[in-house]
Amino acid sequence: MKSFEELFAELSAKALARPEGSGTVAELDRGVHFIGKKLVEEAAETWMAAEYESDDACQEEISQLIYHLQVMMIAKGYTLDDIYKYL
Ligand SMILES: N=c1c2ncn([C@@H]3O[C@H](COP(=O)(O)OP(=O)(O)OP(=O)(O)O)[C@@H](O)[C@H]3O)c2ncn1[C@@H]1O[C@H](COP(=O)(O)O)[C@@H](O)[C@H]1O
Repeated sequence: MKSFEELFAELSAKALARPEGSGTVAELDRGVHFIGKKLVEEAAETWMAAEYESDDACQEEISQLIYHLQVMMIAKGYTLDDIYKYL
């Protein structure tokens, strides 16, 4: 289990180190257009899970949405503070 901040730190480190086999590196290499489609897909899956599936399923979809959101933040070169300043 990890927090939002811990996941962001892990993904940022992977983006720099580019370890073999990292799905994050592969997704970053595919670019903002691809990541945007993953975001929309996970958002839709979250919505459907919230309406029709179990709490566990919905919680998992939300975690995947957060993951792809963070990959988009990294692809754009944003820090956590760049986002937090609007909250
Ligand atoms: N939390 C996640 C995470 N959530 C979702 N995903 C990715 O998002 C996809 C979403 O799952 P789905 O079942 O919806 O995918 P799908 O559409 O059926 O499958 P795909 O064809 O899109 O792969 C997964 O296949 C993963 O590729 C994640 N990939 C990685 N992480 C974490 O990110 C960290 C870095 O991972 P790596 O870069 O792979 O080392 C690790 O701590 C991982 O646990």
